Amino acid sequence: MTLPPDHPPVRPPRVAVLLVNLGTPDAPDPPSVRRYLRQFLSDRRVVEIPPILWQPILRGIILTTRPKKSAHAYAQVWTGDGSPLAAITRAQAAALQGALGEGVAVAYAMRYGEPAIGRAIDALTAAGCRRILVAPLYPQYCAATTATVVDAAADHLKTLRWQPALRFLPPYHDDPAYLAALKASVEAGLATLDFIPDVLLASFHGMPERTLHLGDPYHCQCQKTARLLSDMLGRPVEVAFQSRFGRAKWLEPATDTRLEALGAAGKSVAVFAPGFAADCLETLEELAMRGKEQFMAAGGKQFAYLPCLNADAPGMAMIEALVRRELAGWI
Ligand SMILES: C=CC1=C(C)c2cc3[nH]c(cc4nc(cc5[nH]c(cc1n2)c(C)c5CCC(=O)O)C(CCC(=O)O)=C4C)c(C)c3C=C
Ligand SMILES: [Fe+2]
Ligand SMILES: [Fe+2]
Repeated sequence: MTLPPDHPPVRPPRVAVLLVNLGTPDAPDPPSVRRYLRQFLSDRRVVEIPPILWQPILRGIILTTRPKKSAHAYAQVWTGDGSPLAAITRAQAAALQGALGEGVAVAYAMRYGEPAIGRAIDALTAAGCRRILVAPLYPQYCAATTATVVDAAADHLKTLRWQPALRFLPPYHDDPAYLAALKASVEAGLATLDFIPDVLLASFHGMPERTLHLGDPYHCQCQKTARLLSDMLGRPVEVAFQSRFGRAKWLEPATDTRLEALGAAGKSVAVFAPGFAADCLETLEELAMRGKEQFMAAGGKQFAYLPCLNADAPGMAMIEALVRRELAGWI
């Protein structure tokens, strides 16, 4: 049956994209950091120790000592727009909205802290969106990151009578759009330097080593990203894992250990963090500030930190391409 010529266009149910990143404190002060860490480190996918053992350690030791130290670190990278992770994620959502146009609503959420995933889903459904593509901005799949986003969205759906349809952006560690964005971004970063680094070091967030033996593909996906990127750049890319936490053995080599060794060997280095969609505490403070200090103190020649994809053109072209592909059939 065809509609009469004067019939208004029948629009498909409104479609939305929800960009999700890890989350960050509301302010660089110990109470805000404590609130954020309590939620983050209570997630059983992040710390896989039975709660009966872990919660007393978390509440009795970690949350009484770490917030002060971390708040000091956050204060060093805080911007006029708030935490860099929040400001950049907001900018990514605004840029994606501009690229996709009116037909698709774009929002962002944080897995820990605000805006929470459940609240963002509610806001989108209230605006009439019945189809939502949830896009965890983690190129490499990890149960501690990607899977917890899916958990949170699914937990929220359990509370709804009228559920929207959800899709999830798959990990994109070997996607040509991601590799092309990394190549463009690294080459642009290197072009701004007044030296050619001896070593190009890709620093990924670390994980306990046992997660690799339990079958988490994270380690392998990090290695694959670096290998494919190295082929495209035509030069070696070294891999290291940063941000060790706790006493268990974490993935190796550790970024800080490698930086010290490279410094002691008198090398020059350019460090970048391909696993982070946005610059944040772990890149700006841990790599660009502390990493540089360690490297130079050990005797290193020259150090550069190359920014993440952020809301710059190569990264936004990648996000748009990945999202458009997943929206096929919806728009
Ligand atoms: C057991 C502890 C942790 C695991 C496992 C972990 C995995 C993991 N984290 C990211 C990305 C980010 N982590 C960030 C901060 C951060 N991470 C941990 C601990 C674990 N992360 C802590 C305690 C913190 C807070 C800061 C601190 O106190 O040191 C951030 C930055 C957030 C920000 O506000 O800027 C990101 C991003 C990944 C990708 C990952 C596993 C692959
Ligand atoms: Fe982390
Ligand atoms: Fe850190």
